[in-house]
Amino acid sequence: MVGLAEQLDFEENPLFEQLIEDILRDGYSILDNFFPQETITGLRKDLLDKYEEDHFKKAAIGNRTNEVIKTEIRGDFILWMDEANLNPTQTGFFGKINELSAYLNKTCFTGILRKEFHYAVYPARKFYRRHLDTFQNDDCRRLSVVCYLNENDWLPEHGGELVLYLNDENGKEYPKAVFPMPGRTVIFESQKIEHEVKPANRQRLSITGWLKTR
Ligand SMILES: O=C(O)CCC(=O)C(=O)O
Ligand SMILES: [Fe+2]
Repeated sequence: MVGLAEQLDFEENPLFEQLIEDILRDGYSILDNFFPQETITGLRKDLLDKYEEDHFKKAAIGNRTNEVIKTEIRGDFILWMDEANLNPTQTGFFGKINELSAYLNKTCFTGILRKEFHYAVYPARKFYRRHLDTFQNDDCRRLSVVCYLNENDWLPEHGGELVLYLNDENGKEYPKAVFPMPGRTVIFESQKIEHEVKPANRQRLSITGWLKTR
């Protein structure tokens, strides 16, 4: 008798299975070793080089075709990644993201066809007020992915936590703080989980993106 898993043409990936189980149960997953250490170090260096060279711009509210800058809502600087033009570290990052998307499509019929990612730098004391990652003219975002690229001496007392607003079994809202520890990856349902970024007392680095339908 051949099991169902063997009939499907894929190998079970324990890390992806963990992520799927978390998201189905809680709407989010926190993974501390999703990407290899050298990917994190390489991305951090690439981000800092580009930030130094002045390639970043002030992040806006809305999507790329409908932008307004409101620093009282968000104060970060971003640089969109160009998937047609990747260095080896970025290729490693997107390789894993593509592998995850294919796995989700195969096992959960998520229909992920597109993605968009940007680097983000929050200077000390900047924040992003509570929001949902969807826009009036773009409801295609399914999963939000945030991977922290902070320096290795980052401590929880430096702040900069991501706060996810969740509901308990009685429907009562409670905040869940996720500290931006280097290499930590948070994945959550873009259309369901409101969240905010609290100010840190030092520069906060990340790569953030969305897995999208259509
Ligand atoms: O950096 C984070 O922790 C979350 C960023 C975020 O919410 C966003 O860019 O939409
Ligand atoms: Fe967000």
